[in-house]
Amino acid sequence: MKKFDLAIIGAGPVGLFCANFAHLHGLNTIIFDSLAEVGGQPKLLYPFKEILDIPAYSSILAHELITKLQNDARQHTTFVLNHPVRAIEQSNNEFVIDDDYSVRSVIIATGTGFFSPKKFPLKTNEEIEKRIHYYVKDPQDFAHQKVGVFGGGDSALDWAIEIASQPAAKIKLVHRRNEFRGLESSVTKLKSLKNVEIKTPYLPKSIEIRDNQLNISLKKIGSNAITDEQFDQIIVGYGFRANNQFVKKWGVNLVNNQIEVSRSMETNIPGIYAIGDVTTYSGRVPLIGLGFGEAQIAITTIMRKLFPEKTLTIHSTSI
Ligand SMILES: Cc1cc2nc3c(=O)[nH]c(=O)nc-3n(C[C@H](O)[C@H](O)[C@H](O)COP(=O)(O)OP(=O)(O)OC[C@H]3O[C@@H](n4cnc5c(N)ncnc54)[C@H](O)[C@@H]3O)c2cc1C
Repeated sequence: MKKFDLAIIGAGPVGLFCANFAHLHGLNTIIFDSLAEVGGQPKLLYPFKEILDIPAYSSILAHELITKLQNDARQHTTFVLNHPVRAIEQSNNEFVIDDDYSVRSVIIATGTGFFSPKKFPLKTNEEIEKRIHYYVKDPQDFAHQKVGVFGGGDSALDWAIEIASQPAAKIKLVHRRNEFRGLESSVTKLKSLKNVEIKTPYLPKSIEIRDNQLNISLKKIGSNAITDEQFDQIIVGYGFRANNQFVKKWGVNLVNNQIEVSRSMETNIPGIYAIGDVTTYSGRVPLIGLGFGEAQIAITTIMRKLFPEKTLTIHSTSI
């Protein structure tokens, strides 16, 4: 059994900052995320948007904020990714997570739940799957490629814009309606780019590998016309499902699927805390900066409980 002072469940912006603050106070911390990528909503849903309300940054791109938080945290925190936490069992004064990790305190930072992408709705195989992406880790990976972007929301539009700025990239944006759900300014920008073609209203009907390319048959909605398009890779921006089912099993009190917390961010189970978008209390707003403050309250409370004999240093300038 691996032992830690603290487990943080969820490596979104709030969980990542919490790991850094826990380290400042000397807590040996492990952090879990259900995805292979850290960063939660900013990384998955709006990586290329500017955030204007993070304290001390007049503007920062969402993916840059996550990189900064992650770079700080990975120097001292144990990361377990691709691991949706399923079970938290209480055992004496400790908690056992998924039978493998024994921790003294738990902080739940699972946001709106663990994300899984809505899949491309066609029969595929392993070779095809390697060329289908559900989020963009690094736009440079798509330089010199013919890329299909499927979807009509903000993520699909943002990804198309970012990839279009890569050298020799050619984009086809395929959506089943003529109208897009994302920002009109993004649609206008895409229409102005020479290496972007917008194909609406089309639905993908079949996919196969032909001549080392993805060959996708597209059906024009409202007609029987089928056209074949060839891509090196495709990005599917059909959105994400957020699943909060495990939180319900952990025994914490919920109000409308969110965790009820005290002013010290503790749940009804002593030793289990919750911070960020997964929590609810009167007046709460879903903002990253607020989640950072909640992390500071939770860690300070944990330090006082785990080490009552220590004089707690509140300010980092004095640590
Ligand atoms: C389009 C959009 C724009 C926004 N713009 C702003 C803005 O400008 N400023 C601002 O402050 N806020 C903004 N927000 C809100 C902000 O993104 C959220 O408040 C913030 O992401 C909450 O952070 P979090 O860490 O609590 O949760 P999340 O970001 O939701 O991260 C939770 C993490 O927990 C993981 N997880 C969930 N369940 C499990 C499990 N069982 N086991 C392991 N891991 C799990 C998930 O995979 C995820 O990585 C915006 C949100 C959206 C959707």
